[in-house]
Amino acid sequence: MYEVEECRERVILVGVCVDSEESTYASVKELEDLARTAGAEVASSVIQNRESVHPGTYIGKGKIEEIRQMLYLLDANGIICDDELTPAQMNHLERELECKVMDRTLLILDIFAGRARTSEGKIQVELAQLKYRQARLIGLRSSLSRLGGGIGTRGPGEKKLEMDRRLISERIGALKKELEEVKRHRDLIREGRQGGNLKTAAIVGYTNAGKSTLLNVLTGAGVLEEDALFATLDPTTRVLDLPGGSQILLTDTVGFIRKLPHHLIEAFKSTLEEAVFADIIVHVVDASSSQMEQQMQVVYETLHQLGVEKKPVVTLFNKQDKVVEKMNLRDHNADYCLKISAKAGIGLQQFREVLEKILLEQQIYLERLYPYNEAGKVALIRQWGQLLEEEFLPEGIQIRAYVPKEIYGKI
Ligand SMILES: Nc1nc2c(ncn2[C@@H]2O[C@H](COP(=O)(O)OP(=O)(O)OP(=O)(O)O)[C@@H](O)[C@H]2O)c(=O)[nH]1
Ligand SMILES: [Mg+2]
Repeated sequence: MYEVEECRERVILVGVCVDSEESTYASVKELEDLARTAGAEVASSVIQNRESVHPGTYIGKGKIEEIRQMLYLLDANGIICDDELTPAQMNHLERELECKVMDRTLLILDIFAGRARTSEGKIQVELAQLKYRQARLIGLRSSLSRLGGGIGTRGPGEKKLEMDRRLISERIGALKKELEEVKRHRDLIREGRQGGNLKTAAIVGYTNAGKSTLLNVLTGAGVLEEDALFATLDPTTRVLDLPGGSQILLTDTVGFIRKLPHHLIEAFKSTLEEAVFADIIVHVVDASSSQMEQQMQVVYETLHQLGVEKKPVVTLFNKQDKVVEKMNLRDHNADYCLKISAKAGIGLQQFREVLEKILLEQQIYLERLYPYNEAGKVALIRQWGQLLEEEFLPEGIQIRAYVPKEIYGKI
C-alpha cells in the first residue's frame, strides 16, 4: 500500500508572499522546522512577492529558472513549497524543474505518519495520506487528458492509474469503517468518563507550546515532550488533583499549526474532538515566540472550525522563564489568563486554583436539610457533587454542598 516516500533529501524551500512579509517569513521559517523534523536537509529558501499564487506553477517563470540554477549550484534534489499545491502546480513544477516537488501538506502528513502510535492515529494518518494522493491522481489524469489523448495517456500507464484509483478508494472505504469502530469505542470511553462525576479540561495550543510538558509536570503522565513539531499525536488523559480536594480530567491533545491541511482536520476529527467534548479549554501559548499573536489566532480559528464554542477558556502564557521583554499578554477570548512556566514550575498552583474556581462556577451552592427518608438524595450529592459539610440531626441530614447544574433538578 501507499506510503510517503522517505524524506531524506536536500531541499530548497519556496514560499509566496501575497500580503504580509513578516508572516510569510515566519511561515517559511516554520516550514524549515517541519522539513528538519521530517529528516530533510534545507539548502536554502526562496520567497517570491506576487499579487497572488500563480495558478499553474505556484511561482512565476523567472523564479522557476532561478530555482533550477540553485538546485544545480547547491546540489539540492527537491523543493518544498509552503502552501498545498494543486495537482496541476505540482505536475508543472516537477516537469519544469525535474526534481522532487513536495508541499507543506505532504511534509506534515509525513511527520504525522512517523509519529502515530495508536491504531487510531495510524488509521487517521493513512486516511489523510490517501485522500491527498487520491486528489493528485485525479489531477494527473486530467492533466494527461488535457494533452488531448495520444502518447502517454493510454496503455499500461493509464491502466495503472485507474487501478491505483480503485485500490485507493477501496482502502479509504475500509479505513473509514475502521475509524468509525474506533470512534464508537472512544465515544463509549467518553460517556464512561461523563458517567463518572469528573469534568474534563482539554489542553490545546500551537505545536511546541508546551502542552505535554504541562500535563507531565501536573500529573506525571510521562508523555513525550520534545523541541520538535507535532511531538504529540494521540491524546492522553490524566486525573489532576485540585487544591480544594476535587479533581478534574486533563487531556493533552495534538498541536495546531497554520495552514493545517484540511485532510488532516477531517481525518483527525475524532482526536481533535477531545476539545469539543471538554468542559473547559486550557489554551497553552508559547509567550517566548515572536509569532505568539498569530499562533493564538490560528488556535482560535482551528477551534472554531472544529465547532468549539462557548466554553470557559483559560489561557496560559507559558515559557515565562524565557520571556525577556515585557510583552502585552492579553487574550480577549479567554475568561482567565495566567503567566506560567511549565518547565520552571511557575504559576501552576494558580492554574489549579483557577480550574477549581471554574468548576465551582459551573455548580450550584446548596444548603439544605434532608429528612432521613430522602437520604438517597444526599447519596446522589455525595456521588456527583462536592459535599462540604454533613451533619446528622434528629430531624434529618443537614448538608452544605456544591452540585452540578445537571443533577440539581433531581435533588
Ligand atoms: N523554556 C521553557 N521551555 C519549555 C517550557 N514548557 C515547555 N518547554 C519546552 O518546549 C518544547 C515543547 O514542549 P512540549 O511539551 O513537547 O510541547 P507540545 O505543546 O506538547 O508540542 P506538540 O506535542 O509538538 O504539539 C520542549 O522542548 C519543552 O521542554 C517552559 O515553561 N519554559
Ligand atoms: Mg505534545
